[in-house]
Amino acid sequence: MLSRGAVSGRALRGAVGSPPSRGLRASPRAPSAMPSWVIDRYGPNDVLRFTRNMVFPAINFPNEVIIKVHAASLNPIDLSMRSGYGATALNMKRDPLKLKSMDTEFPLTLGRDVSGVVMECGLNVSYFKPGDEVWAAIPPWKQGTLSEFVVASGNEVSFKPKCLSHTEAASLPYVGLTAWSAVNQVGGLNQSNCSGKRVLILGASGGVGTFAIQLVKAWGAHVTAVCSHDASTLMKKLGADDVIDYKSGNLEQQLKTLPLFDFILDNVGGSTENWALDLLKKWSGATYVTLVTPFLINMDKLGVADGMLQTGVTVGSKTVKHLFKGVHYRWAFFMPSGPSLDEIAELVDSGKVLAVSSSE
Ligand SMILES: NC(=O)C1=CN([C@@H]2O[C@H](COP(=O)(O)OP(=O)(O)OC[C@H]3O[C@@H](n4cnc5c(N)ncnc54)[C@H](OP(=O)(O)O)[C@@H]3O)[C@@H](O)[C@H]2O)C=CC1
Repeated sequence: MLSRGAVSGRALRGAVGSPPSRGLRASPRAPSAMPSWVIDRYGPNDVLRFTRNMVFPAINFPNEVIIKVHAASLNPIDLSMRSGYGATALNMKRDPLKLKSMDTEFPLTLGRDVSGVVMECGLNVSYFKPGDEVWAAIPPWKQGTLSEFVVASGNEVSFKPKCLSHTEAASLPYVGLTAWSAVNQVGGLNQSNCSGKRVLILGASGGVGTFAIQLVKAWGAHVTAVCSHDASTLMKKLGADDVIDYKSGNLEQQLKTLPLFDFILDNVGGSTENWALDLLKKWSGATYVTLVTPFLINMDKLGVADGMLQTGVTVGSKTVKHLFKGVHYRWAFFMPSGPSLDEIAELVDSGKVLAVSSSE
């Protein structure tokens, strides 16, 4: 197997900006249409439509692969996108090079997670070959995975963990990469600096939270998980040291009885950030990271330029305000990344991260 660092692997997989003509490869086996769940307008569940005639995805860039979808999954973002969340920003990114004469994003396929098998590779892809079992989280500005086939950049794809079925594997990439982005890339925690750190996870029983607990436990942290009572057994099973029921009284007061934290991951948002930063150790590099941000909502409401300006002002002023109080305040976002999925696959195959089923 080629290493990701090899020129034929990682370097060529980075060629997102290359002209499309370099990567086109006709597939002798590709059908012209495929089954998909699509939406033709934003709205409630009944906008979902099943079709057998969705256009088969094409390789437009030399570093892209076509994946035959064996399993896909849904996240809260799919429900939000179905209702129009992020349409302004995501549509702008959907066709930045104006490759297609698209008047509209519809029919739009939702679904970010995929576990499946590589069917076709662009000319510059040598890290994967047809037949490889892979998993990925496709960014929201691309057509999604509720289809028989999906196209992804090689940089977004990784070999599926061997110990998981396709169905289990499809539950992890989007939440895993979101947690990875928040904890590691934005929050700065990693295997070498996390041991003994006190980590608080708000909204710990959801997709992102259940992954984040396992990730920081694998790196040696002490984890306090906040969730409702019925999830407490699961939290303990995943490694949480303390479990706090947010429905059993004033959460802020309950958490104030505990020692201060080095890191807080907020999956809940709202008024939580008005008091949660007071739970951090001061002047010690302690960090609060929230995943609940108004970034896309600002653009939907105000347009791209004013939305970005508003976002910059909001995050900038909050960051500075909290810096003066001795703590770091950050926003985090899902980031598609094959290399990060490689690291997650290792954690899964070594038994340190489990796929959580709905029956648990
Ligand atoms: N910025 C980004 O790029 C991304 C942001 N997100 C955001 O992160 C958040 C988490 O995502 P995800 O894990 O997939 O969502 P889920 O819906 O799977 O999980 C949310 C969890 O939060 C719990 N919860 C709700 N209210 C509270 C509360 N007051 N205190 C503690 N826990 C609470 C719920 O538990 P219960 O049902 O027991 O109340 C639920 O298990 C969402 O808001 C999502 O929009 C997610 C992905 C990417």
